[in-house]
Amino acid sequence: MTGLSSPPQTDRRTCVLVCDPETDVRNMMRAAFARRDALHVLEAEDLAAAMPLAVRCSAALLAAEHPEDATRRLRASGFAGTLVVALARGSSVTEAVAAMRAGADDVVIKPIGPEDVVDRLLAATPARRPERRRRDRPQLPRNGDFCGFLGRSRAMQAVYAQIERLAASRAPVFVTGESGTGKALAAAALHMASTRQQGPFNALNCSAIPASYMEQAVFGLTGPGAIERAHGGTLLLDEVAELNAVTQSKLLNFLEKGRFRRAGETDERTSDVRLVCATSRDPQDDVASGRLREDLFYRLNVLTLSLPPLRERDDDVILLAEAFLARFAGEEGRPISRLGPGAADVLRARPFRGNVRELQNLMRRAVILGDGGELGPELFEEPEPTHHAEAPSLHAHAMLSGSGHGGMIGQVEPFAIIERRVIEAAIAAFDGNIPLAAAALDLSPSTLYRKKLAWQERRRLS
Ligand SMILES: Nc1ncnc2c1ncn2[C@@H]1O[C@H](COP(=O)(O)OP(=O)(O)OP(=O)(O)O)[C@@H](O)[C@H]1O
Repeated sequence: MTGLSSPPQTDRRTCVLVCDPETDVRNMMRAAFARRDALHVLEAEDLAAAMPLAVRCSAALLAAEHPEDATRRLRASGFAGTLVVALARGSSVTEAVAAMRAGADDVVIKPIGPEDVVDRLLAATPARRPERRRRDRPQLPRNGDFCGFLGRSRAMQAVYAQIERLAASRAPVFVTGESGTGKALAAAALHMASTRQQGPFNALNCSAIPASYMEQAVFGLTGPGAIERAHGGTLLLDEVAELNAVTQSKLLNFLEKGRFRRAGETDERTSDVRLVCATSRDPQDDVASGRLREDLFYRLNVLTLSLPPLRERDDDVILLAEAFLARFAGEEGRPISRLGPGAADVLRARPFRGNVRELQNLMRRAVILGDGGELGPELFEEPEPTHHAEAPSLHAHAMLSGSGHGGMIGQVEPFAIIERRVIEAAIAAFDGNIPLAAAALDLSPSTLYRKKLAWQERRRLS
């Protein structure tokens, strides 16, 4: 859940993020910051909601069930400010060390002393007493930084203008674009540019929710679901076509009547929420394949926003590369200040199928691996494609009929086993960092999360 106490202008020095599932903790922290009249507080109740907001903040308090993983993911999403991680009561020193290794600047154990946490965050935050802003709506610059977006290409100028136009409406927005183009960021920008900016911003990655939990996650069971928690604000349903049939049907009903029931309840409830849906596939294909209900699609597809792939954004690739270089050099403490001769040309020539996420990961890697004060072109060259597997031969086909053991059928391994091995090796190679592993595999992180959940579910059922 996100509340914004003042317009989210470009000055990230004045914003601090409080991410905690407990409303009491968020309230307590907001009150503590208010007592000092210090900084604007953005709130998120989970990591999914926190990620798109983090780039707008200079400091964050993060409480999560898996602190090490959450810290890593927040850092991988581009958050470079001061980060204090709140660990659960009874956490071990090992967990504290793991969170610090993953990128936390400081660790506190719950229950936390709010004044102490404010002191720790303010100590490392550049703007302690920001000017109070007078405008009610954020000023939306045409160049450079727009609600967390970087880029001044014509294609992105059109996106900013479209966000401004759509922000004024309450109608649902359908955001499309390839993986890594900034769809989640666009949903947060739509919220921040709207009159709902004081209300919560909630994000749900539908592809990461187990099917048995979907209805409850969206509509609630004994407590509120995402729709209720986003009352007065905006709800992003990421990869909406992954919702199961029951949840799609309830969502359609909610859009038509404005009312819904929590799972297993008979009482109807209402929620004043603006829906933003996103997908990295062509929604028409999902409708054609029956994955996404056609009637629901037309209800959701009232307003549309399309994020261009990075290869269509002129020289934004260099602007973004330089911004990421500066951010990661600061974060990693590396004395690197610029791209070396020839590096920009190599970057321009790359296809960036993973778009901004891929560029972001590439720059972090280059900053870590680079020597000297500038990054040479060799750091950005695409690796030669490797051909591990021979094309299936007649012999291999013949072996398929042979008896197998250990998942093998003759000499041929089922694809699912190979796939799992490759994915697990990539996750291990990146020290458990799923966004980085996904970028290296040229897949979206949500695909990896979905596969991991499916493996867990299978193990649970076997
Ligand atoms: N124009 C931009 N300027 C700065 N950072 C950006 C921009 N676009 C995307 N990013 C960053 O790139 C990463 C990927 O963005 P985001 O998660 O919004 O993409 P997405 O399209 O929702 O991806 P997916 O479909 O895989 O979920 C995030 O860390 C985001 O902050």
